[in-house]
Amino acid sequence: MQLLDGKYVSEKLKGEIAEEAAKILVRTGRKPHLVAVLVGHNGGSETYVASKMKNCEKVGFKSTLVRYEDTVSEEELLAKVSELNADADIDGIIVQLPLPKHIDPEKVTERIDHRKDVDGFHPVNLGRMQRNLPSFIPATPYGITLMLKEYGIETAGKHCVVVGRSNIVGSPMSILMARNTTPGNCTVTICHSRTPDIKKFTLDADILIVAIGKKNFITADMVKDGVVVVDVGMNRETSTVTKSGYKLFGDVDFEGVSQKASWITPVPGGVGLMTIIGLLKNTLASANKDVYQ
Ligand SMILES: Nc1nc(=O)c2c([nH]1)NC[C@@H]1CN(c3ccc(C(=O)N[C@@H](CCC(=O)O)C(=O)O)cc3)C=[N+]21
Repeated sequence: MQLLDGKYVSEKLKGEIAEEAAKILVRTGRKPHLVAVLVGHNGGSETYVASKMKNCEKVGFKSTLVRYEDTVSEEELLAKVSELNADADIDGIIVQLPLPKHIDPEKVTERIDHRKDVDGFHPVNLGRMQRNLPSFIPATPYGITLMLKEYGIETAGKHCVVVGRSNIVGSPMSILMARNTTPGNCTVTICHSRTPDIKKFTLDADILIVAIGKKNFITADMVKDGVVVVDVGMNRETSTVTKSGYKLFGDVDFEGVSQKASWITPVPGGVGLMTIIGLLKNTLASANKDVYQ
């Protein structure tokens, strides 16, 4: 088994991103600028946003955090997004999900100008991605493709099984793996909560991408020898041992599955770190006007 090492790849790509950001600063006199909007207090979201902000600073981007209490109205939040859309000094906008129940995430996602939608969640970006046109690619799937590319993982002609059909991971990931791109050109199967016998499909996977949100969902008996495993799971359990007060688990039983896999991502230290890279690359592309205009 060889590790798909998110720490190694993300540090390397951050170096490249920092060089590009420095060029933009010389050419335009300004840094790429990401604005993150965070609503409410949710331990997970707060740490992830903090990590995004910290990494922006590391690569020479400007970052701004806009915070609201979870009592903020949908109207006020939408008005803020419109204001950020109109601000010429802002290249990228993300509104951290999940949002409180009284706010419709679809409305917020569609309000973000698709030219600043560095999460790649806007229908315009999803549609353009599916048609292989320039677009912002959702950060986690984008990060996974960068990781596969970095390690030279062959994908053309392979059977890729995606477990999970969420808007932010499973669904866009399946599109990317089926596209005529590198990585891509896979035969893709999507499994989800209504798939009767998931094992039947996972056993045939050459590449297995798991984003279902259940600890130890994939066990060694469900995969074949030589499989490439990408674990998108982020399952938190409180822990008294770690200094953060929690421990992170993926969706894959790493101990067992790594015995059979040719390549596998660890959690933490895998896909999560690559998600940040996807976001930084999209923000850079926006500042560079690589995707739109
Ligand atoms: N609009 C929006 N965009 C997102 O991109 C978005 C979101 N909402 N909501 C929540 C998810 C989750 N997410 C992660 C980001 C970084 C790590 C990350 O850095 N993980 C590290 C450290 C994890 C830790 O120790 O807690 C790792 O896996 O090694 C994980 C998960 C972005 N998300």
